[in-house]
Amino acid sequence: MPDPRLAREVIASPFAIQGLTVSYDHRPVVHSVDFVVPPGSMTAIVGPNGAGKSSLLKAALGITRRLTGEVRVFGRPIEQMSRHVAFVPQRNSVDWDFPARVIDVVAMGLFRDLRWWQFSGRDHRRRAMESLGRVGMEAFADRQIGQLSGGQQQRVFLARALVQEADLTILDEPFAGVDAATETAIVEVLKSLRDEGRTLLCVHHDLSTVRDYFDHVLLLNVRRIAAGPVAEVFVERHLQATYGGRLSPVQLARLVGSAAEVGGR
Ligand SMILES: Nc1ncnc2c1ncn2[C@@H]1O[C@H](COP(=O)(O)OP(=O)(O)OP(=O)(O)O)[C@@H](O)[C@H]1O
Repeated sequence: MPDPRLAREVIASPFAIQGLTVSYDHRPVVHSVDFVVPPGSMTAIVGPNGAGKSSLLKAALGITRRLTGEVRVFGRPIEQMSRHVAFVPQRNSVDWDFPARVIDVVAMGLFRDLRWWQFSGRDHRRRAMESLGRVGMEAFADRQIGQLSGGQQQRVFLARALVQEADLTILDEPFAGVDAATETAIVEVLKSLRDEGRTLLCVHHDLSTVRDYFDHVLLLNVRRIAAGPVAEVFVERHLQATYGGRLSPVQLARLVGSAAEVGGR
């Protein structure tokens, strides 16, 4: 049962952190961050290099234990909810020499489902092929994963997340190193998941696409600078605070256009 003391907003949220601090050698790289991801949103975590974005994700996913604070998935500790969470890692963090066929990599997503033993091998293959179809990669099902291009590998990892049918999918820089066509294809898949009511949380680097791709954003630079709807938060003063005043007036004009600054937190 969810803890009755938790705020309703946290219980309803697919992903909420409270007072999250991550430290290496007693140095906080994420400091006391509160953040609630709205259900059915496509939310970006944005900040400069070294801002703590990956550390926040690693702490949230239990990959590092150097944290204090709370991480909740629908109000419960994430360890109890891992079946509801899919993760697409950064492509360069994966050993692509690992000998595995594309179809097997995708089907591995099913083994996080506690009921995997109820499916036959044929069910696994059918579900994995459906997911590969959604990312346009069914023709590559029997290829070795290491023989694919970077963009194709990224699509396969997205298919592996899709097969889990998770309520929350967390992606670490899904557009890094992919071409424009692949980026568009991935965005379309992510938006279709959002339209099905699922929640997407992405570490994202390209400030120029935040407004087009995302509806909510966390601006992070060790501390939370601002979080909320993109239209409210992705504004000049918060961007300057996040990037330490390093964005030029021309860059800012391109990013926020003529949109009026309407506050944010
Ligand atoms: N294992 C580690 N040990 C010590 N320091 C670390 C470790 N991992 C990350 N750091 C430090 O923590 C800080 C935040 O790193 P992190 O990778 O979380 O930032 P990021 O926002 O994801 O950066 P980028 O945009 O460059 O990927 C950096 O100063 C980094 O050097």
